[in-house]
Amino acid sequence: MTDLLIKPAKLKGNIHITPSKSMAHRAVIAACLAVGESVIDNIELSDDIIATIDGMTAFGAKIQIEDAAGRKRLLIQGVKADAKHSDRVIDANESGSTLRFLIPIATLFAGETRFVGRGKLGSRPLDPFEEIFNAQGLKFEASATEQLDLTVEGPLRAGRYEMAGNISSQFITGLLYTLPLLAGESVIQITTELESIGYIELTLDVLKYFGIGITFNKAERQFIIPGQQVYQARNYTVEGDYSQAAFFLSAGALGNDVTVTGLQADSKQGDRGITTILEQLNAVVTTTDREVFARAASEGLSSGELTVIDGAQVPDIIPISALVACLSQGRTEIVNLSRLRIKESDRLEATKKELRKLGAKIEVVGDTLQIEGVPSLTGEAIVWSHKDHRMAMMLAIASTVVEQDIIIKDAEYVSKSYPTFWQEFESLGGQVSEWHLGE
Ligand SMILES: O=C(O)C1=C[C@@H](OP(=O)(O)O)[C@@H](O)[C@H](O)C1
Ligand SMILES: C=C(OP(=O)(O)O)C(=O)O
Repeated sequence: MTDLLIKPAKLKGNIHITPSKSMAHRAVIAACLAVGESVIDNIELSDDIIATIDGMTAFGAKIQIEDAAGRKRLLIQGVKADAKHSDRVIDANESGSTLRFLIPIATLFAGETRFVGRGKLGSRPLDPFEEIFNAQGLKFEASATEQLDLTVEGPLRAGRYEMAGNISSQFITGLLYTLPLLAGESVIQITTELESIGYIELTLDVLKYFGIGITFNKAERQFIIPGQQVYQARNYTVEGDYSQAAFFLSAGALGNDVTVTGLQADSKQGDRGITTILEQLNAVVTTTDREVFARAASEGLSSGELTVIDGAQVPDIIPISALVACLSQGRTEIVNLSRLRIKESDRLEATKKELRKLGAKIEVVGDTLQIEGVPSLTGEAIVWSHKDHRMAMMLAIASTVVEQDIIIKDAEYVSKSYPTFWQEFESLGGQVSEWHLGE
């Protein structure tokens, strides 16, 4: 385990943001399902993306990693879903996206697929899939152990699927990748509010790029999926990650002189919503076609009498948004946060717990964070990532506004999505050194 001592220091400089994990997952999977060669350019080999690469390789895709002009790209020979019988084991590590995208895809390939994983992945929900597999009499055998150990076997049938849209959008994405390859037409009817909808739209966008057409009736919350479709091999460049940029844009709003490059101004990523959230807290966000940066308005960050922030569509940027709200004068309520409890940690409790250690006035009330802004943060020295990459990165940014040294326990968990985060943080002036808490 790696614990890091961080001395108070302001960040200054430009950061070329890491490629989008969500878009990389989608492009790699689509390319692997397309017979022929695709090139996926601008890839970050995070733990989660490696899990997806390994998973698709287990189905028979050939993936070569290349260094090209300081970036990584993948040369992919896709594979036709075939009846050639072979069992396989896929280590999803801690990646919920990998697991939930690949479970339905596994049913396209004859034989059993055993998924294993670690950390909280074994306790994150899979019920929507279990119900579908059971209803179709298909194998869906999960071990009773805490660690993920699940064996599935197809084939899924084309037809009507009903699914909740407020547990995880990833279940829907997994079906959207799989059903177009079946013989007949399918319909997915969402039976609740549809949350994390930006990720669904990302899925539809990437599928369309790779030749798969799906009709999404947003008002009816229904997807119409023609069968017998064929993925087309394509070259694709992954754009910069707004979920990761959120940490550095928020740092800018908190008084750090940081500018982010590599983001698409017209990105379809849902976490571009960080710019709206920061503006709600009285920051000024500047977006050009080359860079994005945020600064507090001259009168300082403020949520006024009360600012309400809706987290239903942007769960990943809530921990960092909560940090900014804790330093914004006035009251902030961040609502619709139930899904934060089923990520790599219970992010609702973890965010409250760690920010309160640093002197923030923050409460969890139901599925809401209630925050009273304070002028500055100071408090306990030891904070914990809860072994969650987004908590570790939020606490790193918190260190730039805390008036004392802090130690972040289990700081290495950033590798799940951003293995170069600490090098980037230091390159911007972060004062980081290893610390041994001895636990
Ligand atoms: O589809 C995706 O790429 C993701 C969907 C989101 O999950 P939920 O849909 O479960 O909110 C998000 O938390 C996750 O980091 C990535
Ligand atoms: C929850 C996340 O990813 P996943 O669901 O893919 O594990 C995340 O990146 O914050």
